[in-house]
Amino acid sequence: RQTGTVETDAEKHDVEYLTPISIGTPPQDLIVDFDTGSSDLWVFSTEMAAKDIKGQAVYDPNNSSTSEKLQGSTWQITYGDGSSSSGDVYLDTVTIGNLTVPNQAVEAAKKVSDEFTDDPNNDGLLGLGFSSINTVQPTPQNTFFDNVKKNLDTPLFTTDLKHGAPGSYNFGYIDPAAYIGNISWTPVDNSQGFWGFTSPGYAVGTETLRNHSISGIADTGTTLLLLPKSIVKAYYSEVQGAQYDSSQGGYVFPCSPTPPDFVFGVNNGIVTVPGDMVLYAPIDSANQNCFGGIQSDTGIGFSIFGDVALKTSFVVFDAGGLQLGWAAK
Ligand SMILES: CSC[C@H](NC(=O)[C@H](Cc1ccccc1)NC(=O)N1CCOCC1)C(=O)N[C@@H](CC1CCCCC1)[C@@H](O)C(=O)OC(C)C
Repeated sequence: RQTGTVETDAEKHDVEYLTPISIGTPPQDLIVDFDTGSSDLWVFSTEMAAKDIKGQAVYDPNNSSTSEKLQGSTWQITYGDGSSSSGDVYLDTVTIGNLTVPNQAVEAAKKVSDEFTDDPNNDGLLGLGFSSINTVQPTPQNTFFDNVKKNLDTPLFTTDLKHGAPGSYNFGYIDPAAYIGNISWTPVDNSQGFWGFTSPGYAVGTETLRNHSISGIADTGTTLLLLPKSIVKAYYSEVQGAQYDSSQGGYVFPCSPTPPDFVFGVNNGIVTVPGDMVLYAPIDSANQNCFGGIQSDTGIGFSIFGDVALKTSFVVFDAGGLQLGWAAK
């Protein structure tokens, strides 16, 4: 049985976390976004029009002696932010850290939306959601994690995303040195293919936890912490000068003083998002006003505990026990 670890790098303002993978023989190195909010492993490829590639590394199945076209299979995906991509499918060897899956479905892009073309550092996505929402037709394919988990000491992976510093994804083990205190466990609802859970409540600053169920997903592919409008309004009502700025598409507020912490419950534990993490990014060159790291989940249908929430914690995505574990670090 095996375990594995791979380092992930935060981009500016931690807008996304990018992680190296290798595909094919000889290995082709790409850097992709590990996304627990989706379940397709797709990459920029030599099958795309040259105009749609601006700096990204591409997968060339013809340059891999182990690639095998999955005849008749196609994929098409649209993400929450409206970005999209599509193409066809190869089986090939995929290696992450020291873990290798010989016949992983690698979805080669033929088309990508402008958001991907305009993101030069991101060569694709590696879905870590449940395989039930993989978009390959006619036969949905397994994620890397689903394929590798039988070889792991235990069928789980952990995230240790950091603010402006390299973090890590570990597979098959919980590193006791990576967190402090106890891990708070909560059951996962994977009926929609996501790592869904329900938080029992929240608090602003040092107040006591308010009972208010928040149903959402743990999503490494979403930058911010997206919560119900009522909670977002309650939070920003305690931030001096905060206001909803429609031109920015969210709440903005003066970058100082530091806003209050945001706390959410996980079973009988709590997770604290420090106020300085809610200061997501300045919106002006004078760094006077900042865009909030907590915004509304209106229109999505559930809340999203994205990178702003995840980077405060060490999180265990346990497929064996179908549970999420959150710990301070
Ligand atoms: C309401 S959900 C929005 C979410 N997207 C995001 O959170 C994007 C991620 C991104 C980063 C860098 C460059 C391009 C895009 N960030 C974003 O919308 N930001 C606007 C606000 O300021 C912070 C950055 C999203 O669509 N997440 C995708 C993965 C994502 C990865 C990066 C490329 C685009 C797709 C996925 O997790 C998803 O669809 O989740 C579903 C369940 C909502």
